[in-house]
Amino acid sequence: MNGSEQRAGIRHVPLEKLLGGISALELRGNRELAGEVTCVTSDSREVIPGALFVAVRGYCTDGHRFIRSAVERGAGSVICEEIPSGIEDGVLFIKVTDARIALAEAARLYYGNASDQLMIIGVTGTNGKTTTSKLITSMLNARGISCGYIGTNLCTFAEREIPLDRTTPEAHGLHALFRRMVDGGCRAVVMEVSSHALMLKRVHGIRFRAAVFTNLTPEHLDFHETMEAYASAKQLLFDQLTPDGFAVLNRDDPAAPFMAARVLPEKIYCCSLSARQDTSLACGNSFFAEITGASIASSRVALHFPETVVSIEVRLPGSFNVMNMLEAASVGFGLGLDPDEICRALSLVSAVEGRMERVGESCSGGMAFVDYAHTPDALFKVLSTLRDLKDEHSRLIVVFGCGGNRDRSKRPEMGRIASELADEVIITSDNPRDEDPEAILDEIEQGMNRDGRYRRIIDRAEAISVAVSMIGKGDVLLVAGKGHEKYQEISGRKAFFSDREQLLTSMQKSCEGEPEKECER
Ligand SMILES: CC(=O)N[C@H]1[C@@H](OP(=O)(O)OP(=O)(O)OC[C@H]2O[C@@H](n3ccc(=O)[nH]c3=O)[C@H](O)[C@@H]2O)O[C@H](CO)[C@@H](O)[C@@H]1O[C@H](C)C(=O)N[C@@H](C)C(=O)N[C@H](CCC(=O)O)C(=O)O
Ligand SMILES: Nc1ncnc2c1ncn2[C@@H]1O[C@H](COP(=O)(O)OP(=O)(O)OP(=O)(O)O)[C@@H](O)[C@H]1O
Ligand SMILES: N[C@H](CCC[C@H](N)C(=O)O)C(=O)O
Ligand SMILES: [Mg+2]
Repeated sequence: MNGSEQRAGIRHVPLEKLLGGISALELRGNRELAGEVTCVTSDSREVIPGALFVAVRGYCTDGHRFIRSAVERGAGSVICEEIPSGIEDGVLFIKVTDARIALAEAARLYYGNASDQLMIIGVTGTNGKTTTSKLITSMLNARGISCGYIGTNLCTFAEREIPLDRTTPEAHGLHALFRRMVDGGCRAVVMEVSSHALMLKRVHGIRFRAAVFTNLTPEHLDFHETMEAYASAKQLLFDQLTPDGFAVLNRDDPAAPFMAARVLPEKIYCCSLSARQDTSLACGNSFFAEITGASIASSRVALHFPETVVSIEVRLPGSFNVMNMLEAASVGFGLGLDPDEICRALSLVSAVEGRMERVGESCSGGMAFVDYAHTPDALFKVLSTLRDLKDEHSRLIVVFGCGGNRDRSKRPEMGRIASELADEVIITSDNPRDEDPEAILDEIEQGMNRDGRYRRIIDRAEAISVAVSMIGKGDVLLVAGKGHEKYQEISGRKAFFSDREQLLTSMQKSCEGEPEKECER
């Protein structure tokens, strides 16, 4: 949430009230003058008169450098780890050991402990957070529990949609959203909790009624450096359960026992796609999904709850989506919902934007999907699913790239996976951000089979258009990596771009412009 959104409903909270919850080492300045707080933020650009500015030492810069500017903009109080010299009277400085923790504590109090009035469900894992979170949100809303959602670039509640910059916002943005949700009548919220958020204490102090672990595979190693550190970040979520809280784990993932290490066995709900009972993990409750049929549109599944089995059609393709659904069902069970009701609600969900989303009709009789696979594991899962479920004699075509300013180790891996699983590969730009797009493609190419069939087309729109022209009868085209995104970021500038729209335009052109026979193979 940005400054102007915060201003839309300015709250005035006595500073004294916030001071009660912050572990201060030292206070310097005039406590009376600081008066009422009008906003809590760690970004000097969001400061309004009366704000409490929290100076955070970051990875790119140090928030202490912006204290003067925050004060010039009217900040009445400043939380910092080091009190600067030479800044005028009238400001109260609050020295703390950890400014990120203080930010979370101050924000929680400023927004009137809204987080305590919500049942909060957190979902972490490398892939599947958005899908699983949206399934849980839909299930709870369908059961009459007004439930908000906070996740990849979007917050929704009570018919409202608020765009977000991050998957998990900074603490002050998060608590502001909780307040709005409570005021809007929400009783629950499902939120994606990224490993960055856990490391950077964005969710410090929040208590989760349920915490879900989807899976762990290489990602964000530019930030965490090792898989051990990445896993440890995710594990932190499971220390933040409410006394009646429970953990839902993908038992088929080798990291599940690590996530469960500090959770009491009776609070562990294990989900598996296999009937085999693995004894390496003590589970309070076990859930098993038996896939009885699968097509490119859906899977037929028998969901085994602790005492009942319910048959359900999962209208999202791929066994990984069956696991997402099973985890959502386990959350519902833990919250006391009836298995039949859970399955009825979940079977109504037929699409999650940008996730295995089928787009338009190809005039040649093939089909196209947009998917947000931007990690090696996601690309592997999606391509394997489409490969297994497509017509045996047809081809699988993939268009993808890798984001700039992100984990570079993903690039050759994704190149290898695409060239092993797809019949035709076009590598192109994702969001190059500040990197040279050609250099990103060079790194993807390093993992690819050079004898295989692939093209390199730097312009994503052109890559999609060429891919569409390659679709023949029964062929399947996957455009991967950007899913729901409505922009492409090149050289630090974001311009409108939608894989879905680009596909529709290319398909329409290819159908209109080409003589019938050229659409046939
Ligand atoms: C690694 C990471 O997540 N960094 C985020 C983090 O940076 P940081 O704490 O190191 O802060 P910094 O940029 O060094 O700045 C230090 C402090 O100075 C402040 N500042 C800075 C400039 C200024 O003019 N005034 C000012 O007060 C900043 O607000 C900050 O408090 O806090 C910044 C302020 O909120 C974010 O912009 C920044 O996100 C970067 C840009 C980012 O891209 N993050 C991504 C990777 C991210 O968070 N992704 C996760 C996971 C996605 C997923 O897998 O789903 C997410 O949750 O979205
Ligand atoms: N359970 C899963 N296991 C592996 N891959 C998955 C799973 N669920 C979804 N995917 C793949 O990962 C992609 C991203 O899915 P989703 O957006 O649900 O994950 P996410 O964890 O929210 O991602 P992000 O970290 O970007 O927020 C999907 O488009 C699909 O390709
Ligand atoms: N949550 C991921 C999203 C990546 C999406 C992909 N399109 C890219 O830009 O790399 C990240 O911020 O790393
Ligand atoms: Mg997400």
